[in-house]
Amino acid sequence: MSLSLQMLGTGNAFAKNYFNNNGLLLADDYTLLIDCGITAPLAMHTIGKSFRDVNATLITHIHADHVGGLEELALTLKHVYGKTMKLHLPETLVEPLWNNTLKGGLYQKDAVASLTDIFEVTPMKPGITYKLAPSLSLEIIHTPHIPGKDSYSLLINNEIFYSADMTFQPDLLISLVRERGIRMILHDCQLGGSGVVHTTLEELLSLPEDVRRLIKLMHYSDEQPQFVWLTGEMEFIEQHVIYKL
Ligand SMILES: O=c1ccn([C@@H]2O[C@@H]3COP(=O)(O)O[C@H]3[C@H]2O)c(=O)[nH]1
Ligand SMILES: [Zn+2]
Ligand SMILES: [Zn+2]
Repeated sequence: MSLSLQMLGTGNAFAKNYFNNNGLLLADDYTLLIDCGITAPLAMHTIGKSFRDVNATLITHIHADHVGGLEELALTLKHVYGKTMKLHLPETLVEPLWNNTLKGGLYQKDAVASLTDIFEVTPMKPGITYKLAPSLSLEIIHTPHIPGKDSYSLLINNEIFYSADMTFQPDLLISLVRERGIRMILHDCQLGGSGVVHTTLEELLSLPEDVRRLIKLMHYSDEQPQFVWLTGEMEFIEQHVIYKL
């Protein structure tokens, strides 16, 4: 069994030197796209891949750096290749993703009037393990981000935590490591300022050593090069590099 991660981008919502924090999870011959932001179509083109190479897409929450590329993805697949993308998403996001984000671009009278008319939708619930492929299972965990906006982190194969955008949740991270035996944490990281809607580097550095050493940093700003030596045991993951998980 082989599990790898290739980030299409590792930047935050406003980064210009990095694409949006979206990832390709490669489980043997199965590919899951985790989030599809504004820059995802260009990032796929840059690494020489097509959305046709993706078996399914999963959405963590509704911000443009995580869903802004879905209109192009759906229209290209449908009108150029005659295909439909499988879309896995938390059940609470199905209605707002259509009504608040995609309807404007994708609605077509008598043809496309809902998310299920243009995607093959699987609504997900927290606490349930979904088998997406022989070597890939996923659980979603509701994690705080913006008041009133649902956001969900991921537990991959019951051993890797992939954070959505989230505020600092030390108790969750510690219990994932010490009680659930998680062996890797991929975490969003705000490099400066206070963590109003994201987790800051300073907060992650305050975690105990046994948790810190499992953390890889993503969703960072263009200031990242100035912070390379300031992250302790935690390393930045880089976009487009394929990491064996
Ligand atoms: O109360 C708020 C709401 C939003 N924002 C910014 O908007 C961005 C939206 O995408 P993001 O979730 O990756 O990051 C968010 C932040 O950079 C913020 O700083 N404070
Ligand atoms: Zn984001
Ligand atoms: Zn966000």
